[in-house]
Amino acid sequence: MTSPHRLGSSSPTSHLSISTASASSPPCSPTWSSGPSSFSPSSSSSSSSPSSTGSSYFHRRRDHLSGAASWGGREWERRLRKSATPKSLSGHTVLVTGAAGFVGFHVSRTLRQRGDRVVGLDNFNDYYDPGLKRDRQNILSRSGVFVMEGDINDQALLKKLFDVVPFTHVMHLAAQAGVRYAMQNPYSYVHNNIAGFTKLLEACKSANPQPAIIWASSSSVYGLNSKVPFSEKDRTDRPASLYAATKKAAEEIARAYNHIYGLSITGLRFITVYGPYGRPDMAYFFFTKDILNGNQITIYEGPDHSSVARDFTYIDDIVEGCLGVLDTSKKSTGSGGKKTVSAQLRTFNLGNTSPVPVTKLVRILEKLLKVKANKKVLPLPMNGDVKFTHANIKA
Ligand SMILES: O=C(O)[C@H]1O[C@H](OP(=O)(O)OP(=O)(O)OC[C@H]2O[C@@H](n3ccc(=O)[nH]c3=O)[C@H](O)[C@@H]2O)[C@H](O)[C@@H](O)[C@@H]1O
Repeated sequence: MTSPHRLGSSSPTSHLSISTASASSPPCSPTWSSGPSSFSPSSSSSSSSPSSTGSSYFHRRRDHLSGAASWGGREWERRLRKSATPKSLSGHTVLVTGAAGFVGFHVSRTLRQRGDRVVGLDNFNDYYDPGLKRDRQNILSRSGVFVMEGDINDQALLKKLFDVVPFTHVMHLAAQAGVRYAMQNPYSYVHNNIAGFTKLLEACKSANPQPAIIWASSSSVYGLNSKVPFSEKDRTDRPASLYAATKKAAEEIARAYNHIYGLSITGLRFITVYGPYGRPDMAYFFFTKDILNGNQITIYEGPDHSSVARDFTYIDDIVEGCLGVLDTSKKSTGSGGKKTVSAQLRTFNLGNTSPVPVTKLVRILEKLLKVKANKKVLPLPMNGDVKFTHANIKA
């Protein structure tokens, strides 16, 4: 692809697209910390801590904590059926979880544009400003995609969805993202990335037809490995963060469901995805905000002042990878909760293969913003960050 927005040596112009608004949408207003160079999850989640008990570690959702159902009823079912109604008999019928999230939004929009039938599901939690998620939902709605409010942990909702719509594929992109936030709110990672994923697989295994599943793992599963570039065959048993551990656990859970129930499953190891409508918790996003506001930013460095680098991957490339994988997915082989023959099981890296030092990212931002950043250099936190990522995508 020849997007002008790419970062890294494969980029023709080596600059970032940092816009979060487009002509078709009002500008979003992400939540930023009042302090320098960081991101703070908004409102209720900021009260979360490792010592949280009860439900306080779940992000707030508009209806879920009050117990009121936010789905169901005739109008809901009408919109669901309409969103899944074929424009033509070809194409796929796809449930996209996390459809109001960064990657889910772009994947849903592209699927719909090319004629697939898409239904979105998102819990609209406030890990970052839900207003940005509503903006994405509104844009999808205008293109004919219904993004319903609901949670992958809601088993009754999942059962109902698969009863009403014969999904051919599930694109599972709902997750608790963010590497460093796992120190503050570990339970959210277990709740979403392990428990929620298992509930989704349970629903898929019982559905008739069983859908093929494509889901978002992470490059963080390579953890403390020093071999580069990362190959899908490399070991993934040394996670450096709880986030990575939950993604690794989910990969093994997927393997078990594939083996036992004949679910066709493909896991995608995304690498630091950036682009329009991106996540406000990511460094490129809050660095931009802090530089513009004159706040200090913190740049991490490795031992002996070595650079920390990421294989920053542009969203269009991720979307292309997701759709390619969807189109080559084979059908699940189970029925009535039992498998007949072995089903497809795949794992792919989705990266740019061209790592960029964070110091260079900051230089690019300074050039584009025409503002000198107020920088503080600190040692890379030993609480989960890794020094570099670099994908091998030859598989
Ligand atoms: O590739 C992945 O697996 C992961 O990529 C990102 O995680 P990360 O690469 O840590 O992305 P950022 O938080 O945007 O950090 C980018 C780089 O900036 C550095 N950084 C971050 C924050 C900061 O204040 N200073 C700083 O130098 C980090 O060490 C990192 O090298 C996503 O946030 C994860 O959800 C995803 O799974």
